[in-house]
Amino acid sequence: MSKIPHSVKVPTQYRATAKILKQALENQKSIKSLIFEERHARVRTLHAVLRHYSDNRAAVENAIEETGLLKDNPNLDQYLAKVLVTELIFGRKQLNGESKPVQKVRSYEEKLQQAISGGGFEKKEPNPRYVRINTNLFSLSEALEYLASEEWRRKELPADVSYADFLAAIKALEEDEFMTDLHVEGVLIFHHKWANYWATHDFVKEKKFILQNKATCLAAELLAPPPGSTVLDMCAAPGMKTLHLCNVMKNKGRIYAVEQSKERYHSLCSITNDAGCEIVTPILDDALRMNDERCPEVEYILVDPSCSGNGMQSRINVCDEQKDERRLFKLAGLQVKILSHAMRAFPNVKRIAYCTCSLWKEENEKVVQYCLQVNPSFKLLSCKKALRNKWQNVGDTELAKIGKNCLYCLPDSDLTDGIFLALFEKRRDGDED
Ligand SMILES: C[S@@+](CC[C@H](N)C(=O)[O-])C[C@H]1O[C@@H](n2cnc3c(N)ncnc32)[C@H](O)[C@@H]1O
Repeated sequence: MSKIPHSVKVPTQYRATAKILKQALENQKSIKSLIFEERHARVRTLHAVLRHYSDNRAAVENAIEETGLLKDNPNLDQYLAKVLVTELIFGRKQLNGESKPVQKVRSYEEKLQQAISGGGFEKKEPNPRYVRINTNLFSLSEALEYLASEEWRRKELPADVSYADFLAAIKALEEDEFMTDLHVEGVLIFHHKWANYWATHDFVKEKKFILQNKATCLAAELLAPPPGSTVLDMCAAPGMKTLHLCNVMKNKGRIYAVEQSKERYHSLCSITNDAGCEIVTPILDDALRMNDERCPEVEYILVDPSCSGNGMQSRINVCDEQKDERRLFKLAGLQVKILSHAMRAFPNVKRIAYCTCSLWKEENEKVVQYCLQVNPSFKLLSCKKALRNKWQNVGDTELAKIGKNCLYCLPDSDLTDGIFLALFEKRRDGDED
């Protein structure tokens, strides 16, 4: 009896990725939880393809449409096609195996490339890898010495470099080079190719180096509590900014770090402990229950509340994010409560930094505007001035006196995560704006 050859199967990796994409698009499920639930495929490669798709979605969709790949091949599953085109053009630039869908997409490679360059699409390069030195355990000079011994080349810029030239230098970083940041001491900048290298580096495991996006470091940088001062971090877990505050204060003074979620409180305790913080008092409670009795003599406050988080670059978006007005309204209500509480409950407070990883005005400028209206004893300081004017993106300037003083970090222009920041100062008697 002659055997009928079985058709060659599509590799599990591609099938699993296409399944996740389908579920995310059709059922509006989160990519993060779908990846977490995946049992059969290698998560890292699956994640990489979905990230490439998220970064280059318009180009992939356009190329599939322009070349007629799906129209001419009605049996080709549309989600598998998206995955294969992404991998072939923006990912590893090759496809595994000889299954029919793989062969088909391969045969369109030239047309797909033409459609992408003809449409003016360019591959979106990921933002650089930021690595912060934890000065509790490792000094800047020790870190620079270590990098030199590993043959990393330091790219140095003139002291008076403009912000535009600084960003251009980051974009032009060679793979064996690194730079130090223009705004935040102890932040090192590497080519994005090294993201995984640093994620698994021993010094990161030992907490000498902290993987922290530069944007999130601006909160402690702008609040700038001096060594020896007393600080309240109202929404502290997992503790990245608590640790940075501790570094800014040279591990001298006191930081009350409050977190209401039990699970996240444990992460806060272990991160600050492993990272050598000697001045942090973690508190498991609601920040709204803190006052001058529980946290005496507080002078500086960081308010980094829960938010929609749409500025985070680690998020993979496979469709346009819909604005969820009800959720934003709820979040803004909680943000106003916490920020207003910070302004009212601590008689010795001098400065407050407010930040979110949201790019929605409702959680940002609007919260700031409302809190200033009901707490007139505070005024805004200009974040841009605090960064020696070496910054570009501010808030909505239509909100007079508010927008221009707030600061945005935007992924495409600042090469960081998307973050909003505002800095308040308690007025002294007779203080004008
Ligand atoms: C954006 S995260 C903070 C990130 C943190 N600052 C860091 O840099 O690692 C917000 C945190 O605030 C906590 N949180 C929200 N509302 C709170 C409240 N009323 N009291 C205490 N913690 C709160 C959340 O559980 C969450 O862990």
